[in-house]
Amino acid sequence: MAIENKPGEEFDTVFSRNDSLELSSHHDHDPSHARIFKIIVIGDSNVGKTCLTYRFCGGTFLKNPEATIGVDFRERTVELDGESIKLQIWDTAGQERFRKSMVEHYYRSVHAVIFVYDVTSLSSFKSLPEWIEECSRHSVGPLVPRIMVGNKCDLRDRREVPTSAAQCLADSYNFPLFETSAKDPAEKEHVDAIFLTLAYRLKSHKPLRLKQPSQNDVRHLWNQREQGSATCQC
Ligand SMILES: Nc1nc2c(ncn2[C@@H]2O[C@H](COP(=O)(O)OP(=O)(O)OP(=O)(O)O)[C@@H](O)[C@H]2O)c(=O)[nH]1
Ligand SMILES: [Mg+2]
Repeated sequence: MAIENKPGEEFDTVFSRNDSLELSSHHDHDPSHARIFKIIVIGDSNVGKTCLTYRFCGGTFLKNPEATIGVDFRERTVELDGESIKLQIWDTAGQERFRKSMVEHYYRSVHAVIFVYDVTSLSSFKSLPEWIEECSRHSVGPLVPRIMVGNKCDLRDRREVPTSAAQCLADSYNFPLFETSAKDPAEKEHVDAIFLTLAYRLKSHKPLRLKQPSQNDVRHLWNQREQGSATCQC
């Protein structure tokens, strides 16, 4: 389900227009305690943003995706060093007409950015500097991790973007480069690695939502409150 989302509702819901995405239980480890990070996936239309995010969150290749309108949300909770981290992934629209009203929302409070191009489309690769520029224009700070991903590596005979050129561009921005395929099942773990690389980088960052306080924390806060009211002279 694609949406022109209602501000405020956006953080608690998983939407998917083309599919009936259900997150399998092994992806969820006590989500109530998970820190949440917002990751946006950006790039030209048709490069495979929806398929990549679906592969990571749903575990399979999404057949016959439709062009994303506005944004589709997906999420997956991962366990890193014993901590649950919820990755909230914004699968953005590549087509200008489907994204223009949403651009401000994409970049607001973003924790990490994935720039995707299609290795069989030189034009999608040449668009990357524009996407990177758009991101910077929206005040995304230099400390927000960014990754470049070349998708559709399974189409070996149709490759138009050599790895060397992609590596050169990635180096010029100091971004890590991944080449992968959302379609090839053998690449499933590699797709995971893209998102997990970001998750590890984000782990040391500020969370969007803090952990629920424990009973001890609550008792402590309550005692402080009681003491405060006992000494209050007003
Ligand atoms: N061969 C191959 N095809 C892919 C791969 N990933 C996506 N596709 C195909 O590429 C087309 C576009 O995929 P999407 O995921 O919808 O592309 P998108 O970037 O989300 O496009 P917008 O929503 O319009 O921005 C579809 O026909 C997919 O089946 C891949 O890794 N390999
Ligand atoms: Mg899409």
